Amino acid sequence: MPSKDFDHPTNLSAADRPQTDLIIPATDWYDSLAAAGLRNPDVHGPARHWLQVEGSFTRALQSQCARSFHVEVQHEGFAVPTLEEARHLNIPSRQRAWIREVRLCGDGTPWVLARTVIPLSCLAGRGRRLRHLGNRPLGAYLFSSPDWQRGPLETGLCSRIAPGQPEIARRSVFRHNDRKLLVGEYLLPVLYR
Ligand SMILES: C=C(O[C@@H]1C=C(C(=O)O)C=C[C@H]1O)C(=O)O
Repeated sequence: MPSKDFDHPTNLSAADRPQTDLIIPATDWYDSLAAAGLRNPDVHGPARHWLQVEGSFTRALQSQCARSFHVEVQHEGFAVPTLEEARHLNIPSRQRAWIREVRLCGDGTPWVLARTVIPLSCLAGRGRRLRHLGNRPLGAYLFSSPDWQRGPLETGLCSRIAPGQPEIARRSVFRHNDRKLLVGEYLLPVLYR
């Protein structure tokens, strides 16, 4: 059974956003690409390469750019994660976390939306920097330190798909001792079609 995060997104309702905004959609998460592929064979198409990138996703996107790569923060601050996210991270269900939603843009075009849930336990000590990333990619922080290890990649199938909005996603937990944060990356069709 996939895990569903249907109460997602928690921070801004669709009505609060401009029509042209790119929205992180509710997503069903599968333990593997193969499991998601039984539901939607599109994951085995051109998106597959991106779903399987193992190292820094930022680096992989940068290598596809002809000119430039940049990160645009859409929303960042303390908020309550979805129930499904809280369970996934083993944190109390109403505990706020630092939630960062960004667009990863190649050559000026949004290619990927990302949502990162950073529990309070990650924000102490050197982790204070996680609240002040701004337009610097999170990947630069996570992959510059051998302390952070990525867990298995899950594959996500997004629901209520609209033209130009994400249909397929990936996510993983990064761990540093008992600290865990959750990074979801939602591929925009323009990246792989
Ligand atoms: C986790 C990574 O960081 C990337 C950058 C993000 C950000 O700046 O918020 C979010 C997700 C990413 O794909 C990565 O590069 O692999």
